[in-house]
Amino acid sequence: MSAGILVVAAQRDLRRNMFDALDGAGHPTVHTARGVPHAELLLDGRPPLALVVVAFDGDAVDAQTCCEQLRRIPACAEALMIAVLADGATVKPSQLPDGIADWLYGSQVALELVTRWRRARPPATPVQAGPDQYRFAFEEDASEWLVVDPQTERVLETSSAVGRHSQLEPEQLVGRGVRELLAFEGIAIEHVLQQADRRWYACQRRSSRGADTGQASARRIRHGGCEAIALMFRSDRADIRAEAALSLLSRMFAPANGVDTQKVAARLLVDELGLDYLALWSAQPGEGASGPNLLIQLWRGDDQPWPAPAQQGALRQVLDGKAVLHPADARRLTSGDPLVELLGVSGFAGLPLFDERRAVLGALLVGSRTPFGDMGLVEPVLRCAAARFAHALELRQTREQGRAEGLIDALTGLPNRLLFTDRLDTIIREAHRTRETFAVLFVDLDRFKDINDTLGHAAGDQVLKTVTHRLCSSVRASDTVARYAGDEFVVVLRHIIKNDDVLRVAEKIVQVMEAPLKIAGEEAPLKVTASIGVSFYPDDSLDAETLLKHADEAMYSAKREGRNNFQFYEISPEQAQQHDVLLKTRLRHAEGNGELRVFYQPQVDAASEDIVGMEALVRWEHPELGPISPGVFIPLAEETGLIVSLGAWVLRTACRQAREWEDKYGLGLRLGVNLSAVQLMEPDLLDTVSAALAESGLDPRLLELEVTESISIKAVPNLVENLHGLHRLGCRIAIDDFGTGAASLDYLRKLPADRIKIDQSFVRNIGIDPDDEAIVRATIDMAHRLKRGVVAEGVEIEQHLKFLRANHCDELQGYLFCRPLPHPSFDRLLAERQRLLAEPQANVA
Ligand SMILES: Nc1nc2c(ncn2[C@@H]2O[C@@H]3COP(=O)(O)O[C@H]4[C@@H](O)[C@H](n5cnc6c(=O)[nH]c(N)nc65)O[C@@H]4COP(=O)(O)O[C@H]3[C@H]2O)c(=O)[nH]1
Repeated sequence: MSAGILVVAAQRDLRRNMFDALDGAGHPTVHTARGVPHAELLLDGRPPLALVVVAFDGDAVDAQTCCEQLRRIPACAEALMIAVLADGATVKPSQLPDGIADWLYGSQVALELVTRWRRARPPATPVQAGPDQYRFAFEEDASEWLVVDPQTERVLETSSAVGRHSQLEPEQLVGRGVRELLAFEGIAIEHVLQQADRRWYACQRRSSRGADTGQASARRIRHGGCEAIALMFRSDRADIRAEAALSLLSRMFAPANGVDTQKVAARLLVDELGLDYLALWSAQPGEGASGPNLLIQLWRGDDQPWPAPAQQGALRQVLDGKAVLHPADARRLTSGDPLVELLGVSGFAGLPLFDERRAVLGALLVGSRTPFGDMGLVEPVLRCAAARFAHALELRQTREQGRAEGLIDALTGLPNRLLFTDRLDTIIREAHRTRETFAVLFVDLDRFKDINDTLGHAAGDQVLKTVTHRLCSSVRASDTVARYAGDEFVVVLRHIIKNDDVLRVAEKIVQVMEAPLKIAGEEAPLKVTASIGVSFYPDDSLDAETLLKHADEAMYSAKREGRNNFQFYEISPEQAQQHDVLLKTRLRHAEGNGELRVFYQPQVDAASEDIVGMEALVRWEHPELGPISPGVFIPLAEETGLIVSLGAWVLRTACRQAREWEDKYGLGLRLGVNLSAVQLMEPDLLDTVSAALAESGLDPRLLELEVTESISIKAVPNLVENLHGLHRLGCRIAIDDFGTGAASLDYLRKLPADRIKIDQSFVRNIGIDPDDEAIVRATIDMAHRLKRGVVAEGVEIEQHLKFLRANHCDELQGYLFCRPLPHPSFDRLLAERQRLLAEPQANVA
């Protein structure tokens, strides 16, 4: 039986991360709430929770108030509480309210939350278990636990980690006074034991090896049927190392940014692990030499006449592929290796650097005058570091080879045109297989020739190097940057979900380029700008050559637009016509070939965020062209009249699936289906809709037909009659894309609509354009006056949500909640909701 967990965070992304971390750890019952009132609703009548993870994004007073309010919810009263400091939080860790068992930063959630929870939760077994089982539970944990009798202050039990650190057997620790082992700072030990409030207090752990500073916290437990106190000690050393290890690894693995990253990584390793010696060897001889090549050597000590590599036994062993690990006493264990002798180190390790095929590329040797601390931590860090050095070494060797073969640009170190074209072909093959969308950016420096002519080639080279650095730091590690020619660069942005993603990167590149650039020997800084052209795979072309050609054309149109900007490729009217003719022919067969699908996007109640409906959105997956956007093929279907049969197919499919969900979940979800103007002109529209309803058995009141606002009453003569007819069938009507057409209040009055959907172009500008905000506000207000419901489309970020909620919008739809999903995924979403609702029973069971 497991008690539930509550996650509270106002920021959706953070809430999602917290949920994913705990859910991923296999906990079946994780509730998520935006704030205390939401938590109250969720937890009403639920049994006590095991854990509350609460994110703070304000000051100390906010945190205190939030904690107090949470504790007033019966299910949270006794729960273990962990704080997450969100971006923007001004509360400091030391100001956190009482009763917080542990805390971490928002950025640590994915990696650390579950570990912290496991570490902070009281050991479950000891409550009723006998001492032996108690010890067993402790054996599994690397943390240092002491169970103490609060009356005598004597140790009853310890975890094996305490024994390891104090170099005493756990049996030898039992019966000792706790003051012999722990010395608190600034608080009397009797207070700590009395309060047992799970707070962390500064403390020293004493052992025969001296004192180790850290923190300890106390909590009440039962031991052998009696009340006892469990004290947990966290060594600063271990703690700093754990924290440092994480940040160290993330910094070591950060993308290259022009500096000698190997050296930086090596120094980080030395500093953060407290090492005295580090050497990085390449197995390949250096120029004109034989034997391994020393790439980096760091030593905290006087310069030495270093022994030759051939004499270093440990190095030879590592280059033969064998790891050497001596946490302590290395001089004895390496049987007189001259290097270890010379260094006089106690902890020593050597790790081979392997390539993907397990061939040895080099060696990493490290040493420390004191024994290595917690090997459970040091060893994985060293192994990760070795993997990182191996990767860099492999890259370096490939580059050297590439340079020798003329594939790498010597000035910038980027792939040159030849290598890039080869890579682009590989990317296209992969994208075809995985149906990925990617973008090609052609980046051309504006007036670079002037710089070369006036300031000379050395200045020009410096500009190109800086531009390389700026480009590389504007994209992700998985993207590709190459030097195409002189002042032309190409960038491939992988895994694009929407064009906006590319837009942001292109904007960023334009901006970073503008930053003033200092040239050695020149007084005034230079301003270098770039013009960028963008083409997309597969929309603009399926082959590398054409994609580059289109990006290049778009780059020229950016130059024409006055430089220092970017343009997306747009096909010419003639090409567009040819393209459309081809697509129209293919579209004719799409339905028959089973290439159409219906996706569903949830619509949620703005207050509760619970699902209230879904919009059916058609998708066309062409076997060769890949996914084609409805924005492209719906207009073609309308032009050709194919929309009539396509629309009827969507209607039938969606009604059938909605009915299935209704039977399975009984949620009364509304189904929105788009009707195009062409369908509205069809004399037998009502028959088509009635047939879809009759065939599926869907309650007509659950079907809402979405009619775009841009349809004019004049252009669709029987529009109003048709809509009335649909109403008579029992269906509802929504006006889609509201605000984009020429609708007037009068128009709206004439249409028998039940709901208005605010177009996403307005929603997107919330927080950006006050005029659009005013339109959104007025639309909601007007709709409510006319007694119509309002749905906002394209809700993407928390700010949109806040604004729409504050302005009383009824329902919301957008990526913030969910992208359109295929039938099986939507089904899983509903099943998950069902499971969460059924939880009270599960908790009680
Ligand atoms: N940027 C952004 N976009 C969001 C967000 N949330 C939803 N969307 C997208 O916005 C569109 C909403 O549908 P629509 O306005 O009816 O606009 C639809 C609709 O006019 C038309 N369409 C789609 N399916 C059908 C259909 O079965 N019949 C007809 N006649 N038209 C359809 O194609 C249009 C485009 O459809 P989709 O590409 O599926 O695009 C969908 C949806 O994927 C968000 O947070 N951010």
